[in-house]
Amino acid sequence: MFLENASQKGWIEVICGSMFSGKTEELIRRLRRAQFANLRVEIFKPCVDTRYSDEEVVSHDAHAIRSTPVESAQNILLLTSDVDVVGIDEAQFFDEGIVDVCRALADSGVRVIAAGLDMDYTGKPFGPMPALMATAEYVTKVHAICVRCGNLAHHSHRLTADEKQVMLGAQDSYEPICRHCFARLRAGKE
Ligand SMILES: Nc1ncnc2c1ncn2[C@@H]1O[C@H](COP(=O)(O)OP(=O)(O)O)[C@@H](O)[C@H]1O
Ligand SMILES: Cc1cn([C@H]2C[C@H](O)[C@@H](COP(=O)(O)O)O2)c(=O)[nH]c1=O
Ligand SMILES: [Zn+2]
Repeated sequence: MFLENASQKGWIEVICGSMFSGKTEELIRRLRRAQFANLRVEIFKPCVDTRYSDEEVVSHDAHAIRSTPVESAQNILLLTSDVDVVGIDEAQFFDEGIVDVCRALADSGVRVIAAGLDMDYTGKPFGPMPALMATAEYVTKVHAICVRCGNLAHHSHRLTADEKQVMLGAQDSYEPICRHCFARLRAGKE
């Protein structure tokens, strides 16, 4: 529960989890509530994320909200001179500078809501997400449903042989799976 209009302003919220866990839906839900409260809201995503749209943040369930694609974290500071709330999607793709940018915004009274993958397909922490989570006041971890067994999923299993950390995709190339299915795959049992 977050107050849309708290008296002491400025903090960081992080929404993390695997793919298909509802990070973008939750981000959009919080940002829409801020818009209903007539707050000035700006939304950013890294310009590498062209998966569903260039200019919008879009969930796997086709919920969408207008956004500004930016090259680097520093661009966010240049575009947020007069805002109350900043939303950031796909935060894992930003450089480490995103942590200082979020901190500077929150220190200056802005509510920052950042959503991103906490782990890559190998199970390693993804980009600036660990530092962002450590810096945030509020961290929400959301879960998908394991497509193999129905448990709660917190891994994003890659279905292709590509070994680069960054590879855009959706159901075509990733599936959400639970700890136990992930371990079985790692052990080569499936
Ligand atoms: N295995 C799954 N578990 C949960 N949701 C799923 C699954 N596969 C598809 N979805 C869909 O993904 C939606 C969440 O999408 P989204 O918010 O974009 O997630 P994220 O940003 O975490 O990848 C769900 O509401 C649901 O419609
Ligand atoms: C696990 C993993 C994912 N990606 C990419 C795939 C998608 O384009 C995004 C995640 O989007 P979502 O909103 O969380 O569904 O990240 C990647 O590049 N590398 C990975 O290891
Ligand atoms: Zn499972």
